[in-house]
Amino acid sequence: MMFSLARLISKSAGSTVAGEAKHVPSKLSLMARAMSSQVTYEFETLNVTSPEEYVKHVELNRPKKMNAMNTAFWTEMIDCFNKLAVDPECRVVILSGAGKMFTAGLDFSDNEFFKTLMEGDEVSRKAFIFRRGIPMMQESFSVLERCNKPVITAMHQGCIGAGVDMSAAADIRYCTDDAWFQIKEIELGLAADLGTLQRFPKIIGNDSLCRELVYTARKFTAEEAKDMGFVSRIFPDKEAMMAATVELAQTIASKSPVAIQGSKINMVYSRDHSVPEGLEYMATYNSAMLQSEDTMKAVMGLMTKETPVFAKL
Ligand SMILES: CCC/C=C/C=C/C(=O)SCCNC(=O)CCNC(=O)[C@H](O)C(C)(C)COP(=O)(O)OP(=O)(O)OC[C@H]1O[C@@H](n2cnc3c(N)ncnc32)[C@H](O)[C@@H]1OP(=O)(O)O
Repeated sequence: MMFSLARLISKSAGSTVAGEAKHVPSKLSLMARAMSSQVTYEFETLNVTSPEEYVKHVELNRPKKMNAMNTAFWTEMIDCFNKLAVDPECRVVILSGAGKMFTAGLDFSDNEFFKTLMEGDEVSRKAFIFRRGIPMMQESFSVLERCNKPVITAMHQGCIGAGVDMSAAADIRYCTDDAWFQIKEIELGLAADLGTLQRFPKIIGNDSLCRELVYTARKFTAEEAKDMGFVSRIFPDKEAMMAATVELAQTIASKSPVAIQGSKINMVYSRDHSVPEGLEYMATYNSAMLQSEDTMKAVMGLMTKETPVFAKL
């Protein structure tokens, strides 16, 4: 078993280098192709398209409800990002919202959701229900982080409550000039529990400001979001933002997927570990990945000034 697996992997090593005339697809790439043709993205609350090669666009798709997050949404996010994570046709993901705004956060009108949360009348039994339900909802955003492909959120107008939790789990955040953000959970009488309190302070690197925004639930503007480092670019309107986001995604998709995914894996790991632990993890990781055919192709590309073509991953 070990032997045949090793053979399969070693056979997969021979593929295209820039300018190479012939490319014999390996068993592994044929398997990947077969897998990708099976990936379908059909959801009630999400619309998934491919604006460019290797770029997937996930659009929150409940515009009439301001993309509020209902029961279907929580499970579809997990399903969608778990598929994107292994889809060889996907190297980078754009996440945006259809209609008037990015998202109004938790769906207040989702009776199914609230009924599930309120089931039972005995406190410890109810607590067990919450204890199972909250990690599931957290997972709906943690999948953005666990999906090794970079996720770029492109936000316009309101990004409220769970919208901040969600975008904080992404790699890169862009927004429009009219965007506004609100860590609103305090106003609902609860502590934000889907990642904002864990990820947001590390992103903005300003503990005092973070606590101010959490404790007051005051709205903050696009400009403030950029000043604090929550978003990296602001655009005059959604059209300009989406054009720039697709361009950024294309640039990322043109790079070695081994290098891009390896960088994300190691940045996520290092955020949650000490520098020596991060370096240790990196050394182990690259002891395998430095042997990637992508490294050779990338270096050859630099030397020959030809654009390298990387195999699917
Ligand atoms: C264990 C739980 C963990 C999860 C915690 C999550 C917490 C959070 O997400 S806190 C944030 C919750 N969200 C809100 O407080 C936003 C509430 N909505 C608004 O403030 C306004 O609607 C908004 C500013 C988003 C838009 O205002 P606008 O005047 O432009 O439009 P509206 O007429 O108010 O809304 C249009 C339709 O959208 C529906 N809608 C808006 N937000 C929600 C929502 N959160 N849930 C469900 N539906 C929402 C609104 O009802 C209108 O629908 P319709 O009446 O059918 O036209």
